[in-house]
Amino acid sequence: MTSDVVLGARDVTRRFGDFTAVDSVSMTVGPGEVVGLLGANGAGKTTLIRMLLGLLAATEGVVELLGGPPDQTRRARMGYVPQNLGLYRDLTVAENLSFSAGAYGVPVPDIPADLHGVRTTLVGDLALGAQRQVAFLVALAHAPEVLVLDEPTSGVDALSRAELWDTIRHQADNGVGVLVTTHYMEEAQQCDRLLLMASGQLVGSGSEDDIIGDTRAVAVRTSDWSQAFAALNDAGVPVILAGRAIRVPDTDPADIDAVLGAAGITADITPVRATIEERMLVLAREHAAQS
Ligand SMILES: Nc1ncnc2c1ncn2[C@@H]1O[C@H](COP(=O)(O)OP(=O)(O)OP(=O)(O)O)[C@@H](O)[C@H]1O
Repeated sequence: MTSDVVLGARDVTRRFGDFTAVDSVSMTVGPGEVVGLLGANGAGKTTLIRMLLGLLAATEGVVELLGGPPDQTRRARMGYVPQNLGLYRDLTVAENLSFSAGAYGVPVPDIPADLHGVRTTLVGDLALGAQRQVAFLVALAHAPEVLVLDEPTSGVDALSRAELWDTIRHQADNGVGVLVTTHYMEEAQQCDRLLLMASGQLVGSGSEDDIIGDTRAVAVRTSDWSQAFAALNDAGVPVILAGRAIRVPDTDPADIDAVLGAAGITADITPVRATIEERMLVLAREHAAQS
C-alpha cells in the first residue's frame, strides 16, 4: 500500500470457528478522505474495523495503519469512537477528558460551552447525544491522523448529528483520513466515497450511484395504500412502506400490477431507481436465498 493510504486492508478474512465474518476484503482510506462503510446488521463492518485497528487478528490477509501494522505506536496516532463509545461511565466528563489526555500525554482539551454545565456529571448519567460529543472530544484530543467512527451518530437528534458531521468534515479538511459506519443514508451522502458490505464481503464501492448500480424499484401510488400494502405483503412481495409511500425493490412492475389488480386495488405503478437501502435489502435477500 502507498503513502496515500492511512488505513487499508488487503484480502482480509476473519473467521470465528466455521463462520466467516469478513471474507477477503480489500479497501483503503486516504488522508483527508471521508469513507463511509455501509451494510446491514451483521454484515461484518465492526469486525473489519477491529482488524484495521489491530484489536482483532486477521485470519488471513494484511491490514495497514499509517504505513505499517496496527501496533501500539501507530494506534496512538489514530482516534476511535466505538459503538459503545469507550468512555468511563462512572467518571465525570472532566475526568474522562483528563484521563484520556494523560494517557496520550497531551493537554486536556477545552470543554465546549454546551458541555460546561455537565463537566462534573458522570458520563453514565448524560443523554446519549452528550455522551457522543464527549467520545468525539476524547478521540480528537491527541490530534489523530486517522479517525475511525463506528455508528458515531446512532440515537442522536438531527441537530447534534449535523454538528458531529461538521466536526468530521473539519477533521478531513485538515488532512485526517476518516472511516465511518452509519445506518443513516443522508449521512452516507456526505461521505467522499462509500464501501458496501454484505455477508462479510465487499459488494460495492464508489459513489452512491456506483453502489446502487442498475438496481430498480417500483413505486406504488394509491389512495388505498394500507390495503395495497396488505395485499402485496400477503402475496409474499418484499414491500416497503415509508410513510404512505409503497416501494418494492428489484421487482417486475407487471407482477405488482397483477397482485393489486387481483385485490381490486387501483394504483399508479412507476418503475424508479432504487435507493441505497433498497440495494442493501436486495443484497440481503440474494444472500438469504443462497444460504
Ligand atoms: N467474537 C465473535 N464470535 C463469533 N461471531 C462473531 C464475533 N464477532 C462478530 N461475530 C459475528 O460476525 C458477524 C459480523 O458482525 P459485525 O459486528 O462485524 O457486523 P456489523 O456489520 O458491524 O453489524 P452491526 O451493524 O449490527 O454492528 C455477525 O454475524 C456476528 O454475530
